[in-house]
Amino acid sequence: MMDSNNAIEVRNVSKHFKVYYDKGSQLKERVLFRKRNAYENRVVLDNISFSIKKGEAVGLVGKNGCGKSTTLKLLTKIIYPNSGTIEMCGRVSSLIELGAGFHPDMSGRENIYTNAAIFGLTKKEIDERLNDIIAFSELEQFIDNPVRTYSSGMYMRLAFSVAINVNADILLIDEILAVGDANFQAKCFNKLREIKAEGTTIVIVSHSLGQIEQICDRSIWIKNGKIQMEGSPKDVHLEYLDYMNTERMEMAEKERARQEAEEQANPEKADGKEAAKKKKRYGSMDCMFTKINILDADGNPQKTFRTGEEMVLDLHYECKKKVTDAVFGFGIFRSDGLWCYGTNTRIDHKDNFDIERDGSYRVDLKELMLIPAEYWVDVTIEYGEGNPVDYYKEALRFEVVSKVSDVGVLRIPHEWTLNI
Ligand SMILES: Nc1ncnc2c1ncn2[C@@H]1O[C@H](COP(=O)(O)OP(=O)(O)OP(=O)(O)O)[C@@H](O)[C@H]1O
Repeated sequence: MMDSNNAIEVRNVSKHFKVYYDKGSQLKERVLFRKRNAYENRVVLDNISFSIKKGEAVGLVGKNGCGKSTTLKLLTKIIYPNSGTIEMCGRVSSLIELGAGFHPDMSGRENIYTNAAIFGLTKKEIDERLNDIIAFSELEQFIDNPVRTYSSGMYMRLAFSVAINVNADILLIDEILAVGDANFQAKCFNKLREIKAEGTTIVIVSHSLGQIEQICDRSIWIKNGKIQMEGSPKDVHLEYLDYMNTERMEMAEKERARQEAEEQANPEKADGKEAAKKKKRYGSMDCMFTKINILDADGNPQKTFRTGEEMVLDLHYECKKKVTDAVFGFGIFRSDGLWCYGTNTRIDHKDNFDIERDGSYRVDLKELMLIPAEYWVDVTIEYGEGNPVDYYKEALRFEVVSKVSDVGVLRIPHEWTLNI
């Protein structure tokens, strides 16, 4: 039994698709490469459950291919789950596949009739709304032309106008607001707010988190076929962005490692790049960095930090020739080149020292108060008054993420006192 406050109840729904490998087009290929007839059973939704209250607006977020559109298609009953149940209460209108119900040879006007009829409107009801639909679409001049002559933006206008004028109780929208020009987008946006205020339940799939934040009461983040998190859009989106940032960093790291391996395997090809790299590293090289790392507070290599977390630079070097009056240093630069911080052992009044053998130094940044961005670290060994021994520019990279959306360079600890 459905809870009478709910418009949608999704219980233990799983959906998988058979994905066939390339079968080959010729009989010979099919016989020779039998294995190609094999398929993979791709689990897209893995036993998910959620409910949406009447009048609630919910956004579905997640990375490409995570199953957002599949969820909407299940709600529209274009496809069915392999297991689990979906219950909906009320008339459903959807904007899922742009103008999926349109016939290309029929005029805009004729398509309004057939499309609205699919949504369950009678001819009389459509007659009453026709003018509103046409007016909203701003397609008066073209309404009697076949829709195959429409641009994709015009198609979208017509589809949107029909979908929002059928008095649905539940409106399902897939990434539709991304289409159309800025003015029409703004108009659709306002219309959605109006529809929401009238009590329509709305489910939106969008990569535009800002749009979801403006319209929705709740976001559901789908990851690896499961609901990873649901809650207020801002909270969910910060966690989601955090995860996407970390994943992006890891992928960039992997790519760098792959490039390095390729350069080692093809030294000639790497020569040009090596020359470019050398420019980033200069000095007498009497003493050289060998192993350099960024660690977290537990001593594990880490590339992503939250504002205020502890970050450790762990720098090892080998000594080829004695360096007298040595100075160790580091600088932190934002990826757009802004110098955020720099210091060295001299500025910090450490006693003078010489380097005579291999060694290491660590810099423990107890509270990294940088605000979210990508950063580079220069690490340096110098002697005397700034003579480079191994000046290693952009030697390390890290990213800062945060749940707070303050702006600038640093988070300056502060407190508010309001006397109001
Ligand atoms: N009919 C189908 N047959 C086989 N696989 C499918 C089918 N429909 C979807 N899939 C697969 O299911 C997964 C989820 O697709 P879906 O379109 O729901 O993702 P999405 O979250 O909407 O992604 P995007 O953000 O890119 O729009 C994808 O891996 C897709 O390839």
